[in-house]
Amino acid sequence: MSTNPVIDVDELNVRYGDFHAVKDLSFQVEPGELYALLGTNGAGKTSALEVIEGHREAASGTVRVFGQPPTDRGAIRPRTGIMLQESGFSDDLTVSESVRLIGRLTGRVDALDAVLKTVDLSHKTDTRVSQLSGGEKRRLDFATAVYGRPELIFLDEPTTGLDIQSRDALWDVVQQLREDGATVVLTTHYLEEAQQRADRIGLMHQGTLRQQGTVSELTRALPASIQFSLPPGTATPPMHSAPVSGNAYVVETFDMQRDLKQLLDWADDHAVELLGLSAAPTRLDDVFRAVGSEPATS
Ligand SMILES: Nc1ncnc2c1ncn2[C@@H]1O[C@H](COP(=O)(O)OP(=O)(O)OP(=O)(O)O)[C@@H](O)[C@H]1O
Repeated sequence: MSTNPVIDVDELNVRYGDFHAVKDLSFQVEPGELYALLGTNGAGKTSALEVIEGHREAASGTVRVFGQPPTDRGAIRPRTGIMLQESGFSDDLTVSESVRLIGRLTGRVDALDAVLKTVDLSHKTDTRVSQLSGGEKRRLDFATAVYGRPELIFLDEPTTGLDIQSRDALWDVVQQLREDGATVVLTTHYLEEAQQRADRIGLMHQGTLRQQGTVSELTRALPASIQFSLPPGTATPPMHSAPVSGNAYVVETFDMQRDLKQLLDWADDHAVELLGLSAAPTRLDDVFRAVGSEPATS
């Protein structure tokens, strides 16, 4: 860990009355990193992010953003773009007025036309927010988060409700900002996006951080799988495999190369056709399911 993380969270606790929503959460986000804070519903991600974004007070713990307390909005806001889960735009403002307003509030400047073009809203510049579709509102939200090319960008479920072209366009913009050194904090329930994009992932469940690491560090503890079906009447292969239904089999493995070779050699030797053969690495979904079924900590 560097001595100058962009975000430094130490023993953060968030409470709503008697309810303890975030429990002793500690993590750091390094410069230029894309850190995905993932978790089950109600895990405490939004609560933690609200403190880090300066929107909520912690019950206890220390949070620093660019070395400053998040409540020091004057120092942090010009350097930070935030795409919230739900936009807080005024329905009466037009698209261009909404982006300009965020620019004024945060002190960031940018070429408005160019930013609207990247999110494909050039043709909606003078349209009121109330007349935008759900996906267009999300794209406007994203435009305000990246306006002024901030050094730190929070993306809270950024692609929810977006079609595939808009998702690809959004990730292209994020990629360009990252190439310029931007740091990104992502929350999403689309695990394949996190698996593909994140440098590191923190997995929260019931208020605590249960696992943290790169995708390969998180998936290492769970087996990958080989799946196939056998023609009726074929003998069972000489390896630990569980029939899932009828003649369909799943082999769970921590050594894909060895087990796949053994299976293919056996099939060759016995002239057996392995129907629908597929070999799949461990997915983040599997880690997520395992964490989501863990019991609560006190
Ligand atoms: N204002 C509030 N008052 C009381 N409880 C709250 C409040 N906001 C959130 N909570 C509770 O705190 C817990 C954490 O909520 P939070 O929104 O931080 O979770 P999350 O990880 O973002 O969930 P999701 O993935 O469902 O958006 C939940 O049990 C939620 O019901």
